[in-house]
Amino acid sequence: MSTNQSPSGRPETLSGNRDEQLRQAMSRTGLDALWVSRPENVRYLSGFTSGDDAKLLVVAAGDQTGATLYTDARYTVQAGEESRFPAFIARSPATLEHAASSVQGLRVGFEADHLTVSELETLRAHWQAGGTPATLVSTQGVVEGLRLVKTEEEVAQIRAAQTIADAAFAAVRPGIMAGVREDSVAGQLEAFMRERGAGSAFDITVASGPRGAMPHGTASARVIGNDELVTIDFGAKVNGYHSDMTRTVAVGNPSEELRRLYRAVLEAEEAAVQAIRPGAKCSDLDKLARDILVSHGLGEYFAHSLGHGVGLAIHEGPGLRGTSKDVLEAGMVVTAEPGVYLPGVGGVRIEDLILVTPTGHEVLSSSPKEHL
Ligand SMILES: CSCC[C@H](N)C(=O)N1CCC[C@H]1C(=O)O
Repeated sequence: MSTNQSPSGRPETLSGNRDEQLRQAMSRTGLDALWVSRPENVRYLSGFTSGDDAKLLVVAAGDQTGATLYTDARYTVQAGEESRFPAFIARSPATLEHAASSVQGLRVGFEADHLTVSELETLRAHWQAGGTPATLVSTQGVVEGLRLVKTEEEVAQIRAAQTIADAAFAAVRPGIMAGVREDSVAGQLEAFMRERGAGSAFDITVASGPRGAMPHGTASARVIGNDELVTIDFGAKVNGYHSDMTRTVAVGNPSEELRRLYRAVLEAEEAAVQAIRPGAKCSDLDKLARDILVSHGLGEYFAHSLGHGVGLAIHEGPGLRGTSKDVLEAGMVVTAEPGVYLPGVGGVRIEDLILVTPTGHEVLSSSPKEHL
């Protein structure tokens, strides 16, 4: 085990806007320290890009304030290059033994949604056994709350990802026709994005014909037929930041029933996008889109929420759903993606990626929508 020295020019201790916001969030939650185990949160706070194999201990009170990245020897060089904080290179339980001295007597938060029961038991065994035990506090959303509003740099990454996704769609759309396999379409989109330095944000949905009734219809070997709708949901990933967009396209001349579904979803989607602005309640936005689909007799087929925030995770806050308490703020990046799914018939989803601006919104996705 070893400790990386922080390269000169990079702060070893908590400083700067993001760190100050974290300090305030921890203080509001009554925490002296936070054990960060969600990969995206480790990355967000430290800059280390392999958060799956790392933890971060942030100490904001007591005489040892600062942060330490814990990762193993596979990442010694990478941690030195990427992390804003010094890295302690070891594996558990040596990492926990090292951290134990920093957390004595402190109230230490752990991320309840990103720690297994056995990991919690291990924390207890190492930090609560000695003479000055730490108090372990279950937390939710401490760092996620900071990630809701994006910085200009984060928006630039998401924008870059969406630009690549739009270019991919433009390149691949002419080849979406009867006789082509769904997984061929997905493969072409992915290859295009990789060629431009981006990853695929998630398993690409290409759902044709009756498979359109599956909201997460990952591309299959099915051959696209004539007079079908095809739903394509995909995104690019640039420096950890995602984009997300769905288009439903017509191959040949789909039936009037399918066209009616399409027009209803388009109406709901456009209305929701237009209503996106700072101060808008996410639950109201969901209701706006849902009410339109209800008015077309399609409410029961809208099987999910209107949308979600997008950033280092493909699904993050704010949640655009009926039960959400979230209110939009400038700097949030969200999706609006109503859809209807009729088993045995097919489905339609249309999704844009939207930046909330101080005066309203900017639609980041620019791929054209069909008018059926
Ligand atoms: C597995 S990532 C899915 C991305 C997609 N755009 C999306 O967020 N959804 C598709 C169906 C509804 C919504 C979801 O909640 O997953």
